[in-house]
Amino acid sequence: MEGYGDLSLFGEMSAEEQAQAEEFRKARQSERQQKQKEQIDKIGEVEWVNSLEFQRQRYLRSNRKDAQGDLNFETLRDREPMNFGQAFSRAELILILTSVNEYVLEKGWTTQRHGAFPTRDVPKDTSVSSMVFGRLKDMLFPLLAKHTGISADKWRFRDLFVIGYHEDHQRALELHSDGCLASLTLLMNDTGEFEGGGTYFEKFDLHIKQEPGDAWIHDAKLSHSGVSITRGSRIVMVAFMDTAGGFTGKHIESKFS
Ligand SMILES: O=C(O)CCC(=O)C(=O)O
Ligand SMILES: [Fe+2]
Repeated sequence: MEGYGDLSLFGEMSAEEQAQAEEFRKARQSERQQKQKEQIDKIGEVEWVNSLEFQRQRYLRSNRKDAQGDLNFETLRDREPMNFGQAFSRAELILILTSVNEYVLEKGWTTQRHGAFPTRDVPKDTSVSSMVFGRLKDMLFPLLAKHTGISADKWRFRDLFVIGYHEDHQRALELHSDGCLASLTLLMNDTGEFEGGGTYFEKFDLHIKQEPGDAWIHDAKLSHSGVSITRGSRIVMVAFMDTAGGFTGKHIESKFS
């Protein structure tokens, strides 16, 4: 399909199939517009623009060419991960790690929390959980709002856990995407305690090596992996964030805060 410009997007489809696909796309678009119009008629323009449904749709479509003109935010959708800055000081990281260690000594690491992609991790229901949740919520949700157009009060934690990669146990996490809207990766221990590691993003062929405490946020649907460590241990806090009523409607922060 070389030389057909945008049409090459349709891959191996025949001209007839391409026309059908285009027709289908237009029908879906007009159906969506019709539904939006009904919503606006029902609740009014201001309420519609503030609604979760509108904000989610706008964000999920914000990587599309036809959405660019409508956007007044720099979208995270389909874009390179962003460093949202330092979420925890060194002293706080030590406090959290101590609490995670206590938890692990008592209950051990879990290995089956994420079905298809088992990780060696602990849920964050430790003695510092409310500090962790409070800080992340106050810091990340307003920044997520800035980069997604979804208001801060609509965000929830779907999950939050700590992964312990270790040279003798789990060294890496294979390529996957996360089942939420946005994900946090935050290195907790010193970079001198391991070799290798970091997070790899396939789309950009980008290998990020975090500094302890920095909150790295990425579009959850980007394919990424935990790069293998070759020595020591790498301890990472991961949070899966989504809107209230997102894909499953489930969220967890009420258990902890
Ligand atoms: O180890 C990392 O940097 C990535 C972890 C991750 O992607 C996950 O737990 O879903
Ligand atoms: Fe992930």
